[in-house]
Amino acid sequence: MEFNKHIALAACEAPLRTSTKLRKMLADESKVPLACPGVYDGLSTRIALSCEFPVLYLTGAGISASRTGMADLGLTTMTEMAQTAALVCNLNPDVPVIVDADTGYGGTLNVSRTVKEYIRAGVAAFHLEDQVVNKKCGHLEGKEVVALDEYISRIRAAVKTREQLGSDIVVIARTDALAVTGFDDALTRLKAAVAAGADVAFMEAIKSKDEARKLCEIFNPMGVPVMYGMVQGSQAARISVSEAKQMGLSIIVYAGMCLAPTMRAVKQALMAFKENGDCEFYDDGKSSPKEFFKTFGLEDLQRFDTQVKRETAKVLKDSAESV
Ligand SMILES: C[C@](O)(C(=O)O)[C@H](CC(=O)O)C(=O)O
Repeated sequence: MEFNKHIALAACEAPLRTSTKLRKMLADESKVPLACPGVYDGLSTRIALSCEFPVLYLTGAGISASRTGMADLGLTTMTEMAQTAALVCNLNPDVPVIVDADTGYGGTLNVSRTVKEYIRAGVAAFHLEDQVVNKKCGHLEGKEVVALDEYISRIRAAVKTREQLGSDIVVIARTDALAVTGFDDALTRLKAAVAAGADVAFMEAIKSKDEARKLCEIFNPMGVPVMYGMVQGSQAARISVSEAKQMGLSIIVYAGMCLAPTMRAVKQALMAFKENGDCEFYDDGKSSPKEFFKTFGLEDLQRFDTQVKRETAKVLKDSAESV
């Protein structure tokens, strides 16, 4: 049978899903801990990609600040999160992105919908927590958590949805109970979440290295990777990447890695401009628009445009000659 050349598709090998890639990385002793800088939009993602980090973290706090202009108090919607996730994950579809899923944005049906949207967006992993609605940043005071059964129903809804969709997206169980009901209860919650099918354990806002070490001693023999959240200026125990390796941590996310310097640098530039009435050239004119856009795909985009124009001219010429 002869295929019409206009509809024949080039055979192409399916690329490895980023969730599968992340699972392989987590299983590879030489790759862990994965130190993941927090990004929150196209600009921060492009910059982090240009620095060649193998895995990125999409911070809910950052999306809250950049998309809603609000503090991290549970105001961001699932749609805003999933849209930002799709943008960030697709700027380089080879790089796994770990995404904040907060409380799952409602009951078990909402959790399920969130997971479906995240899978479609190309998310490699997400974390789901046990705070009440409205949640708040894990490093603020006055947090509240839901009862164990409600938390586990969120995790179960996520795991079941993943199974139904034949996806291997990584489910990270986060508990905020440490600051509310203490270490033992937080541990019970994480163990129950793992029993419900979660892949990774994440105890939020750990203040002592001993607690981080203890978690690794408990979960690592069970084959469960442990994630750690490091936020500059918070009370989280400051653990370097080499210490994390010794302890047995598998993932460290740095939620404020792009957010905090952006805030500082932009404010500084604005205040300097306000005072001097002249814009400063920080790097001797190296920041020309062309240089700037190079980080944002300028060359690839222009090459594509030129090729399409050339091919269009050829198609028109050939078709005119064949008439
Ligand atoms: C990890 C976190 O959920 C995030 O949104 O990135 C936040 C970080 C922050 O608010 O700085 C958190 O609750 O720790």
